[in-house]
Amino acid sequence: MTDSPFIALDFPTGEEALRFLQPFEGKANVKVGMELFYKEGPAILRELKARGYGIFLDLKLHDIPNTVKSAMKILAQYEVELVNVHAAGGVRMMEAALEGLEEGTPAGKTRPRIIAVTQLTSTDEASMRADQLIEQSLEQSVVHYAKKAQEAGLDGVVCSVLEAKMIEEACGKDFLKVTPGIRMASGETHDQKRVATPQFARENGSTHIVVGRAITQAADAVKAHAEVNALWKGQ
Ligand SMILES: O=C(O)c1cc(=O)[nH]c(=O)n1[C@@H]1O[C@H](COP(=O)(O)O)[C@@H](O)[C@H]1O
Repeated sequence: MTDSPFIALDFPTGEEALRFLQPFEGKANVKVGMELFYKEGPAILRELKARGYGIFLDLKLHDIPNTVKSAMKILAQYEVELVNVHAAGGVRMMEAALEGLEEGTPAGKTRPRIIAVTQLTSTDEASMRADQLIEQSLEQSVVHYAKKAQEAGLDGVVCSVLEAKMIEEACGKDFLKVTPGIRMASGETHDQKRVATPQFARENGSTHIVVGRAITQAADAVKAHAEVNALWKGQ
């Protein structure tokens, strides 16, 4: 898979996000998360679409099936490429999310793809055990969630690069493995625990990468994006 990285637009306002994006001239994939969406609402999605960006709407839904279904029905109207839920919400919740998305997608339009967050990349095995009382290994937990997401009919998962190969073995090549926690070899890890470089992501079965601070906080974001993209695509 050679889609260019999703740049995580973790900015407090739409104005800042659009200013940051100006030099990209519509030629990038972006991720809109809670911060930007809660501030600007659907207007920011319309603006980004109009400028030509591919959008991953990352709101990580996690609630009872009925609520998630109704919310997904609304999100489907925004015609983004990708949306997500938390796999911890369970198979029935994930099925309901998919139903909502299918019902809400306007006639003649393509349904956004839907993926489930397995274990957040800010979680390591020790914190998973302490916080969630899971006795299996972190890899077992991630692969388990991936199988549940597949059982529910979802298109893939969010995981770290470190588990992408195992998920490929369990769920197949076409099942999406969208991997955040991407850092350049010398980069700071910040609050992330399971990190990897773009080239490792390419070699280890990721289908898409999500990159925030390594690009958004770089002195030259366009150059940083080009470097990440080249390593990701093996150029
Ligand atoms: O669903 C996500 O996008 C996500 C899942 C996950 O497990 N870890 C994770 O970091 N993310 C998102 O990916 C982005 C990573 O940002 P950076 O750490 O700055 O590259 C953030 O916007 C997170 O919200």
